[in-house]
Amino acid sequence: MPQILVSEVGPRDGLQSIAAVMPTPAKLRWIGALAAAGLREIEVCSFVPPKLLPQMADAAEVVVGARELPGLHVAALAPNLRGAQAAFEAGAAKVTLPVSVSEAHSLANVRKTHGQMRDEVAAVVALRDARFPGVTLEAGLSTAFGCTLAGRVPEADTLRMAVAMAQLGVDEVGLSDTTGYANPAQVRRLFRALRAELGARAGGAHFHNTRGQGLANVVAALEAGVDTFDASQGGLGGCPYAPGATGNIVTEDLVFLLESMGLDTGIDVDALMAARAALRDGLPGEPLYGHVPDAGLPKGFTYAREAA
Ligand SMILES: CC(=O)SCCNC(=O)CCNC(=O)[C@H](O)C(C)(C)COP(=O)(O)OP(=O)(O)OC[C@H]1O[C@@H](n2cnc3c(N)ncnc32)[C@H](O)[C@@H]1OP(=O)(O)O
Ligand SMILES: CC(=O)CC(=O)O
Repeated sequence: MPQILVSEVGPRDGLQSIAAVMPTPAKLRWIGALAAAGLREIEVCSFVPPKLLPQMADAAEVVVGARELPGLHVAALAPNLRGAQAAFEAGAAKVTLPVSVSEAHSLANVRKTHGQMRDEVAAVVALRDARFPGVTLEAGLSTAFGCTLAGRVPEADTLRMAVAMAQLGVDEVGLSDTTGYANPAQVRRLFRALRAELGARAGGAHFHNTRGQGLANVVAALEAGVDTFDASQGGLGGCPYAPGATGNIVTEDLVFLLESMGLDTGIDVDALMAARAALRDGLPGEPLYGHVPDAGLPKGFTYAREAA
């Protein structure tokens, strides 16, 4: 039975996009409930200056707490060498480096040109290789499908950046639709090209649902062979440095889509609702999105693992 990895990014992408600060114990309760629902990988935080994103000031504590959850692959985002070192030292199993294909977004997001960001990635790879060899490094290519600052992003630019990152020694290169510009035809084409160029180093898909194309883009990525998808509980999310960025595809809806298509996620939707309650308790008043949470599972729904 085909298996798909749903990688939950709500505690990072979701919380970075809102002003309220979720207290550390509430974050850990939510992350625990997500893991109990079957999420095997969770991006629990980012290692960024607390002055910029106060929501992430407790990043190290959150990684340490999440590592207590048996079997969970604890992931974190780091925008630079300093952040990556802190993530490695806290014990993250995977670190994602946000590398923008659009240089305008790179300057807005990490305050670096492409050349400076390449140097930063090289330094992170060198540190990982020297002192933290077990950690997986992903370059997540932001604005891979288009950018609200630069407009159209040529597909050749995305592929060139992907190859450059693989050559620098990251383990995976994923493609992110930061501001909801992607369409299914483009997604199918770009992921096929990425997989042809990078083979096993071609990573997963990270879609925002800004223009309602998120789940259609998932189906197109599946057709291109992608088996790892980021998603955010309640559809929270959005880059604070990309104008017009809004939430990620909703974890609850993604799991329903995949399971209905006979693809095993290992995730239980009822248990996801308990995690949603933990999120709501930690962030009272924050609107949460999702069709499946509103409508419920259809009568007679079966998980791929039960149908097999
Ligand atoms: C598409 C997405 O959703 S990506 C995720 C969302 N975006 C982000 O999280 C933004 C990430 N960007 C950033 O954090 C910043 O732009 C940086 C850190 C990468 C670069 O900013 P710069 O101002 O150029 O950093 P610089 O190296 O000059 O350091 C500025 C200050 O931050 C501190 N700092 C730098 N990096 C870090 C870090 N990773 N963690 C904590 N503090 C840090 C420095 O020590 C310095 O502190 P000081 O003012 O007290 O001396
Ligand atoms: C790091 C991310 O959150 C990816 C993106 O949306 O560009």
